[in-house]
Amino acid sequence: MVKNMIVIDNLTKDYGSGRGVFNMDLQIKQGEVFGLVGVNGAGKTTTFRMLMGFIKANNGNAQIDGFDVWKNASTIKNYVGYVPGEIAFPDTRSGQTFLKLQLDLLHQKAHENQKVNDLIQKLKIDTTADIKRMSKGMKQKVALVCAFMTDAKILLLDEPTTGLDPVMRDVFINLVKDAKSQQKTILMSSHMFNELEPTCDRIAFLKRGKIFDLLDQKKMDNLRLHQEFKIELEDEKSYQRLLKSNFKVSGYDNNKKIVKLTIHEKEDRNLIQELGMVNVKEVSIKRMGLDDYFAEELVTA
Ligand SMILES: Nc1ncnc2c1ncn2[C@@H]1O[C@H](COP(=O)(O)OP(=O)(O)OP(=O)(O)O)[C@@H](O)[C@H]1O
Repeated sequence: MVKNMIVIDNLTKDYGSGRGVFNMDLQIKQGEVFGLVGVNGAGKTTTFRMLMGFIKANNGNAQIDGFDVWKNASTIKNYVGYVPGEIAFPDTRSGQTFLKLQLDLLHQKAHENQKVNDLIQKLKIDTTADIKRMSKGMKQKVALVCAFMTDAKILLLDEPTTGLDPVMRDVFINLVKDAKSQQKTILMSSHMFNELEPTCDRIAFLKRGKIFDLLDQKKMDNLRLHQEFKIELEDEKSYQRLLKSNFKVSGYDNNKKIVKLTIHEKEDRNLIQELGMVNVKEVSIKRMGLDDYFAEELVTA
């Protein structure tokens, strides 16, 4: 049986006025990539900070690979790769010096240097630059190297792609996939659905400090099998017929005679048949994604 690497049990940090994290329960298995989403202030960073042992929970507890995150905080830090939500580097001269310092601190073996160099190349970092003067994206890249360069079994990544350009986001996605193939366990938060979708096995939606919705593998697969058809009809009769059909109507526009239908792959044939019975002006098709799934929750959060 695959073991749980991260176990969160009734974890609570109450900052008052409904702010913080409340009664969080979660188990993340070895080799799993787990995503945390939520609007600003939902409690993502607070969760990471408790898991890193930076802040003490008011209630409940959490274990990483069997170690209590508060009582064994120093042990955990040695083998968890962590990217903080807000990066503040110490005043070292260059990125290179900083990364070397990190390697020394972690007592990493010589071969790890090769890994660091690979990461530096992949992420296109100029390590000679003064770390304090690096752009936001560059600092983020250095933080990613720190998290991914070690043999850490667990990666805690709090908004890891903040400030990265789209090309670098793709590089990041590949780093996560590589880490997963090495059986690393990853918990990451993000506002970017396009990086969660290809990487995460499960995703939790955090709302006012509570897990409001959990998208498991089955739901994720099901979502991927759905498409939204936006169909513009020629006449009122066709419009009314489609609107009253048995397909799931996800939107409509009376004036423009547009009907949006969310269709499972296996309904495609039936829809094509139905479209043969009405006068269609234009059809566009969009694959359903996490942004569609969470759209309503994001608006009402
Ligand atoms: N030290 C603190 N003292 C008081 N309130 C705090 C403290 N830290 C966080 N909070 C509050 O707790 C809530 C959760 O904050 P948190 O930083 O965890 O949110 P987040 O989901 O990471 O948000 P973002 O997406 O903006 O990074 C917010 O309302 C925040 O203002």
